[in-house]
Amino acid sequence: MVYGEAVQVAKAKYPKSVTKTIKYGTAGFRTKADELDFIMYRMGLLATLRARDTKAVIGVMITASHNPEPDNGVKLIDPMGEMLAPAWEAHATTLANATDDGIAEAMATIAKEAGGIKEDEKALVFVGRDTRPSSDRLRDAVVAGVKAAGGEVKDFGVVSTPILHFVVTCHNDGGQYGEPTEEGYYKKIAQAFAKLRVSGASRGSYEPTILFDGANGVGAIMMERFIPYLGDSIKSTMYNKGEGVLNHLCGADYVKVQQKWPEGVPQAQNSRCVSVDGDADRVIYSFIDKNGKYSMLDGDKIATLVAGYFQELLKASGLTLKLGLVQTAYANGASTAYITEKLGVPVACAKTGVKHLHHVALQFDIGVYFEANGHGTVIFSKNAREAIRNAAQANESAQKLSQVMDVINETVGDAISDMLLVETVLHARGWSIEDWNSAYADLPNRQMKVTVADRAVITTTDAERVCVTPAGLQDTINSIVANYPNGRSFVRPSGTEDIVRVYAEASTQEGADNLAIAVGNAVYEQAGGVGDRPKI
Ligand SMILES: CC(=O)N[C@H]1[C@@H](OP(=O)(O)O)O[C@H](CO)[C@@H](O)[C@@H]1O
Ligand SMILES: [Mg+2]
Repeated sequence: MVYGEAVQVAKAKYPKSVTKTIKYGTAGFRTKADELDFIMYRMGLLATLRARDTKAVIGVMITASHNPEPDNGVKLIDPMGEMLAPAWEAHATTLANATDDGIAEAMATIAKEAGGIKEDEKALVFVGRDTRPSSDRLRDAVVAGVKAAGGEVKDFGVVSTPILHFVVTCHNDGGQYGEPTEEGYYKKIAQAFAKLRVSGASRGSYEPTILFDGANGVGAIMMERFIPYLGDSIKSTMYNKGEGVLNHLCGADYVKVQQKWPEGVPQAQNSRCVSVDGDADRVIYSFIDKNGKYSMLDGDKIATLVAGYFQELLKASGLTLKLGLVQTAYANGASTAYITEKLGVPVACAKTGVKHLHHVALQFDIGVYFEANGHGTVIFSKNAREAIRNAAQANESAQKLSQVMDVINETVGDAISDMLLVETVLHARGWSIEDWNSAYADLPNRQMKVTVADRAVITTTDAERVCVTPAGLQDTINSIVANYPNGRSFVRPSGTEDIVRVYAEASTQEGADNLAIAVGNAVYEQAGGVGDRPKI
């Protein structure tokens, strides 16, 4: 039987242990680690089919990112570092939900639907994993899947998500984007970064010193390996290197959602702290000013800083390239107003999940995209890349643009590369973090989770800003929002957790909190809330 071995190994070593239907969501499959072995095995099978389909290397990253340590997950990486194509997300869901005996048939159907994938064609899969204790065992399951489908594996061990995207891309484009190794990644980015500060690392109010909050995860390991390549260009003191629990009271998600200084990092005044998440694809800055006031600078602050800098370099270089910023509904209203009204850069809104932002960013020559939670990057069209490289020969601003382009990991949001991009802009401007923060003031905001019996009853439109079902809920939200100056609120089902998310912003924190509670209660009442009523 075709793919018969896939069935045998599944039954013997990776039998299906969960009967409920599971879906490849915003960030692949993600749940408790002890429910994932059979899914990992099947994703090994699927990655092999996808590698044959694309005749390219496919990546499999084992991580649950910012989620708690007992969780885990898996995301597949397409040939040019993109997230898995939508049609294949559906295939992933089909294969994950098949019975053990149904695996061969599911694989044959996928192969047929993909236009005929030959069973004996070569396939190579790159595998990476985060630092979770379960990741090692789950890697074995992925490897078993690839082997059972007749493919081969290259195991990159413990690496960040962005490094795995980078090596997949570099391998598939024959090394044009860089050398397809972890070292190749450090070398490329560090060289470009150092060039941008050859005339000295300090400048104006900018000092090249940071406190690095590694979230007790892979980001800390990557940064420690990166530091020797960076030399004197930046001085990074490392905290939360793995001595504590992953993502617990520290890291990018904690700092962003709780709006608190990470534990484990000394509260030094006027020092900037850089927090990354559990797989190092998100970054958040924070600092405590001389009066002891805490401020957090998120993905919106990063996006506006970067877009403003690109706009300046484009003007100075005389290049006429279309620059744009892509945000989601979670972007702070003050950031959108600042970038459109003050900087005059066009802004587009996409659905939550970087794959959606990435897709919308493709409409620009230079597309800056960031989620408020600090996940994002900048992508350049082929036209933009060539125009910048050509102009760089004779024009200083274009040369800078070209070097900045090499600091960026275009293949995916990347905490460490994004941090170096921020540091580059701050350095160029001679800004302290306080200068950066004062560009605009965030509107006070609040996020809340509401538990309902079935979150699928909530559907949305207009990049998730308007709720379509249950009927009447949007009218209720509108009438609540009308009571709050500068009020804005929306609700959507999470793609990664079994909850509904509520977002609210208003001119005061009290207003934002009350708005979130009122809208949360409306969701609870009209969308089948269960358990305790929502509270902050
Ligand atoms: C409000 C929020 O931060 N949502 C996160 C979260 O998605 P949800 O679908 O909201 O659960 O996880 C995604 C994957 O990491 C990330 O892309 C997204 O921004
Ligand atoms: Mg992450």
